[in-house]
Amino acid sequence: MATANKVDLDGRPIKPITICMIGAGGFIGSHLCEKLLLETPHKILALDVYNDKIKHLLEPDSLPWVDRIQFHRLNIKHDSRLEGLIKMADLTINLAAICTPADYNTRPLDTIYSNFIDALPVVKYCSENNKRLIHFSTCEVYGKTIGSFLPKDSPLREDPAYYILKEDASPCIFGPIEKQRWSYACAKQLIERLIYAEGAENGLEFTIVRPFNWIGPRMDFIPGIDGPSEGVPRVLACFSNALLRREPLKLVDGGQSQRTFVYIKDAIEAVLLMIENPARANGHIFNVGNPHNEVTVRQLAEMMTKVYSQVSGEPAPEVPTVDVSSKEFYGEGYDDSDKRIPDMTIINRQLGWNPKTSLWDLLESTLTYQHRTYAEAVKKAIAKPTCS
Ligand SMILES: NC(=O)c1ccc[n+]([C@@H]2O[C@H](COP(=O)([O-])OP(=O)(O)OC[C@H]3O[C@@H](n4cnc5c(N)ncnc54)[C@H](O)[C@@H]3O)[C@@H](O)[C@H]2O)c1
Ligand SMILES: O=c1ccn([C@@H]2O[C@H](COP(=O)(O)OP(=O)(O)O[C@H]3OC[C@@H](O)[C@H](O)[C@H]3O)[C@@H](O)[C@H]2O)c(=O)[nH]1
Repeated sequence: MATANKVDLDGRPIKPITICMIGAGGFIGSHLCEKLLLETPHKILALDVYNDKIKHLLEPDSLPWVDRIQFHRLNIKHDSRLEGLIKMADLTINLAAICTPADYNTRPLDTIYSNFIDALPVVKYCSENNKRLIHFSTCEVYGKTIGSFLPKDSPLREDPAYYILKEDASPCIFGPIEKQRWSYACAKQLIERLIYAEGAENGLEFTIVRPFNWIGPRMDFIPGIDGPSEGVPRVLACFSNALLRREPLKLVDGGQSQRTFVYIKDAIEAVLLMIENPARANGHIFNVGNPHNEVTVRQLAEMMTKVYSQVSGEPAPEVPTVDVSSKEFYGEGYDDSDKRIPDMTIINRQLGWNPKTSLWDLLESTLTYQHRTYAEAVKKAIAKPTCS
């Protein structure tokens, strides 16, 4: 429930505001809506093409927050209601994007349009109407680390200066144009630059968020259950799908890439601090991740296999993983970020935020959710005879 007399980080009372949340029906949006409705007095204009992940917040009409959330089914590519909704709100949060790597090299045009062109009117309407904007970018804007270009045995690879990713210092290093994987990162980088320029030239009040692999319940879909059978979601859902079906987890190019994973509920705390502390968040770009939760993709597969076995009570499969080439898995033009450790100096200094949840604990709660939500449906789908 909304807490009365809540104050911001500087001791000032927090006034209830109206938030226009674009992409509210997605993974991050659904958690942000939940947090805002359960713990704050703010109102939400929730915009998306889909609302399955927030249905529990919209129905029935008897829910205590019924007058604090309004869902508008619309596609921001072509809907004249967008400007009016931004004008009705104090703050716009833009989460809408194509953001699954399987699309970047196979649907590069849709990826570029979604992450750059479709975001342009949102930035323009915020700037013209003096509305604050929190825009979701990505850790992918850093691309590859400087260290990845050093010889394999170089001692400099151990030096954090060559791999820690800092908002105000690290370069953005992408591969060649034919590696279309980078279409997403490049589009996100250009929209960041445009927002920054709107701030510098026209006084737009903005905050840019760079999520570092946020994971948790409701992320993406399980192919053939609540998404297309041939669809390729992000790694958490790919590995969950394999575990549910008792199939080997596929390791792309040996699973050597490294990632840091942060629990969605920790990350949402950071977003709430940005919403409620505009004076500390405006004009900043924030890394939001957990530098302590680093693993290779292979280690992630091993850990998820152990945790899932514990959660489901089923023994781990005899062949837990299988190697697959990136060309086979993603197709032509795939490339990868080698390592992603966020520097936390700016978010610590401005908002005092730190992630709390270990990788094991976040996998335990997430895989408990996956098992509860999908195990029966997957069993039924496997048992169904396939048409010849
Ligand atoms: N989850 C992460 O770890 C992560 C990492 C880096 C960046 N991000 C960024 O955060 C944002 C949200 O990510 P997510 O993980 O919640 O993804 P998601 O795909 O679950 O959510 C995106 C939502 O936007 C909606 N959307 C897309 N295009 C739209 C349009 N034209 N009109 C209306 N709605 C539209 C989709 O229907 C979807 O519900 C994205 O911008 C993504 O690039 C996420
Ligand atoms: O089944 C799989 C799926 C993925 N992988 C690997 O696992 C790693 C992580 O893959 P994800 O699908 O989660 O996506 P990435 O971490 O590469 O990018 C993501 O991070 C930042 C966000 O902007 C996006 O949500 C997405 O681009 C990659 O190295 C990928 O090749 C596998 O080895 N097997």
